[in-house]
Amino acid sequence: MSNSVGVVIVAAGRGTRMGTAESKQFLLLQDKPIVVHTLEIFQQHELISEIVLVTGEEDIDRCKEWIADYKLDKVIAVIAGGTERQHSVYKGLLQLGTQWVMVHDGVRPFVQPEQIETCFRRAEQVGSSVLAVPVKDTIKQVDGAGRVVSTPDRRSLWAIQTPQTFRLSELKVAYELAEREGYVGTDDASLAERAGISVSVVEGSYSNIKITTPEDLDFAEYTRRSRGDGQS
Ligand SMILES: Nc1ccn([C@@H]2O[C@H](COP(=O)(O)OP(=O)(O)OP(=O)(O)O)[C@@H](O)[C@H]2O)c(=O)n1
Ligand SMILES: C[C@](O)(CO)[C@H](O)COP(=O)(O)O
Repeated sequence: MSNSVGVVIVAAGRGTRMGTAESKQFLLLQDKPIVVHTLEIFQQHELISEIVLVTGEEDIDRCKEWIADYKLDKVIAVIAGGTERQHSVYKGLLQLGTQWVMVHDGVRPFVQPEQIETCFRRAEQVGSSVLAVPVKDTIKQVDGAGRVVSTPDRRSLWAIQTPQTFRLSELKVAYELAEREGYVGTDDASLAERAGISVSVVEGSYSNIKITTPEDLDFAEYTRRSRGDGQS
């Protein structure tokens, strides 16, 4: 238990922005489902002791088959998710018995082992951390009529990724607070922030994309091939 690290991989989304008949987390990247690529990265990481996979109820059986086929023996549970990402994460948290938790999107198959390590080490020092990259574009806040409201200073803007690392007990409290207050956030850190937890960013890489829209698949194929690890 001491400093043990569990991972919740969320893969229960519908992938509406991708628009494919098959959910994007199960699309093949070099003959292997995207979510399996993601699981393998954590399976092979020495810091990680337990993995929970959260997926669609109807996808549990095939996920269990892949877990057996690809020998992903750190996966302790495959469970059904909820309506929003947040609900899926919370269900996953309830399965873990570790001191720390990293929450990661099943559709981010390019996170690097060193980034997982750095993210965890920072959390160990300061309590919680998220991978992120400085934004490259100028960001504008725009109102419902399409008018620019403001241009925030780019130097303070980061695009937030996963994994996001927390003490498991603290993240559960943050999730329970959000549930009581009816707050739905798009990442785990936003719930932690509301619960008064200070979150640090750790600079990751622009290649740790979340596969979201069709053009991301081209980038994913290219990245997978150029890393020369297509055979694994
Ligand atoms: N109810 C949900 C919604 C999302 N996710 C997961 O959260 C991650 C990030 O979400 P996103 O990219 O938004 O995935 P989808 O919700 O599937 O996509 P979309 O919003 O386009 O429908 C994905 O791995 C997705 O499977 C989940 O486990 N449960
Ligand atoms: C958690 C996340 O991947 C951080 O960038 C992102 O917020 C998920 O958002 P989505 O709306 O579910 O894509």
